[in-house]
Amino acid sequence: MTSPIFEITKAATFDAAHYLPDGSPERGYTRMHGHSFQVEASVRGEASGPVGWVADLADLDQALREVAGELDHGVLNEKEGLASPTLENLCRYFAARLKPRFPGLSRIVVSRPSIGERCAMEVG
Ligand SMILES: Nc1nc2c(c(=O)[nH]1)N=C([C@H](O)[C@H](O)COP(=O)(O)OP(=O)(O)OP(=O)(O)O)CN2
Ligand SMILES: [Zn+2]
Repeated sequence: MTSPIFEITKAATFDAAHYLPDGSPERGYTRMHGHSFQVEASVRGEASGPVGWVADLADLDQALREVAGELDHGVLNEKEGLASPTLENLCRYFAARLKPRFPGLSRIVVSRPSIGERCAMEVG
């Protein structure tokens, strides 16, 4: 039997302000405002090594918290690559920072649970 492929996921949260400079002024997108965010990072692979895991979730947790911590209680627009801080671009931001550390990174999900919004990005 071929070795099964697993997908492990870790979540973190952060709160930040943003505005969408090219968004709809009528909908308030161009005004500075804030959200609470959740980010989930998933890593796919075989369970291997003496312990039998894809990767240590503690390592994924530490890396995810580091990146989320850079954004927490800040203005997203000030970060490189987030001049237009949509959920989509936040997914790209996390993927770019985590892929070098976790080659098996398979998915990033960034959501705003309080308003029922979620964006998933499949990482190649
Ligand atoms: N595809 C996307 N569409 C929108 C995004 C996005 O990231 N990707 N982002 C926004 C704005 O950030 C907007 O502030 C999102 O919040 P919204 O849906 O407007 O809800 P509110 O925070 O304003 O809360 P309400 O109670 O609904 O007013 C828009 N679109
Ligand atoms: Zn917003």
